[in-house]
Amino acid sequence: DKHNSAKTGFATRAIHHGYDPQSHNGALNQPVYMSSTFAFETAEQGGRFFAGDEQGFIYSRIANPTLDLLEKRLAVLEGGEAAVATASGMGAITSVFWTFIAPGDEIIVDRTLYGCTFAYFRHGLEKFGINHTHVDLTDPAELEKAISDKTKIVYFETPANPNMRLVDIEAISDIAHKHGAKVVVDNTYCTPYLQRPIELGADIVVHSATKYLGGHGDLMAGAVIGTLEDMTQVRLIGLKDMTGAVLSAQDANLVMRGLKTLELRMERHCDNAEKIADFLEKHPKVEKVFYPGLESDPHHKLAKKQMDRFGGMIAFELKGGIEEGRKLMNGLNMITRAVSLGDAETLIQHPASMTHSTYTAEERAEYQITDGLIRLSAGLESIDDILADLSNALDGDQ
Ligand SMILES: CSC/C=C(/NCc1c(COP(=O)(O)O)cnc(C)c1O)C(=O)O
Repeated sequence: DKHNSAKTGFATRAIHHGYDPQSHNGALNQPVYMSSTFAFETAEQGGRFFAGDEQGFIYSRIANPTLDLLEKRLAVLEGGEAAVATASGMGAITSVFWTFIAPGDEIIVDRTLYGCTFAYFRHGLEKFGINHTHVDLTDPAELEKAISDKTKIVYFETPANPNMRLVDIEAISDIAHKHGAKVVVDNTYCTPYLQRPIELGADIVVHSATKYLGGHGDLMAGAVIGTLEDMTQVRLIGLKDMTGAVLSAQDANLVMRGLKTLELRMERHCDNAEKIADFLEKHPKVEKVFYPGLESDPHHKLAKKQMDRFGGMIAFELKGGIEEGRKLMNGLNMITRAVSLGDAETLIQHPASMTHSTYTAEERAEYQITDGLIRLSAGLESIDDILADLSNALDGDQ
């Protein structure tokens, strides 16, 4: 069932897991270790730490006590064995690929990806002789046709940024594992409060913690969650040597502050998004709304199966396309024209010219990112104010 071990007591673990104030002078909040390096008791101990014969902190590009606590919490919330915190979501994604991928390897990625993730595969990994194939992973039969024993990683976001397509994590994982491929899922849109890919068969989860996990638009961060074995490699190869994408102790502390209210915030993000999606679907100027919580959404059935609620992200198109879309965005007063998502503030943006402008027009057409698509991140404001702002921008005389 959906409310399994990694979900029950979610808020309690997000707040308390892995920390005892009595081990830190009674401090209720964990200390922030603003220290780049750590002193060894003896030269021999330093050697043992480096050799891995004894566990201990060496240098913050490898591990740090504040990040260690954040990583323990992220792992327990996602139902993984271990986690690695990074400086950004792209730091998390690239640390994974640079760890597990070599020239000649093949990877299969979904047709809709966040713009910079798309650019990393298309214009980054291609330069190093790593072939990636875009497959419509919303249809598991397509993966069955495309996968081979040379496929090392199958990668996707669900719901996909920005067009809200859903991928069946369990079905895709079953097929990928038959061919020995690792399944890597970007769980940024849902967070573990709404969806836990590892419990559905995925091997690795990545996050832009810049978004819902931090939740207040005041930091950049990323995270990788998986088995201890895989995460040790991501830490010692991908993070330490290949990317250096190290998260600061201060920002790790802010992510942990975000985690304390993650349950509360996701409930409100979902409450607001459901009402906004319903409002938009009923509005005469709206052509189409993409939100897995709508019965009319093609992915509604799968959403009910693998998501606990339907999230805070909405995509929609107006009749009259992007011209009307621009008028709507420019007619808003409180809702903010900005990229990123998962903030307390409701944000609105135009993927084709902003977050997904890394795609050419042909690629956007092929990968189902229409020019008229508008993306909205439902914030935590009073829903009446959000709906009034949208209604005025849609109907008011600008
Ligand atoms: C310049 S566009 C602003 C960023 C946006 N997205 C980020 C993102 C990342 C990368 O995460 P960072 O490296 O922390 O930004 C990874 N995975 C997903 C599903 C994401 O949405 C955005 O507005 O869609």
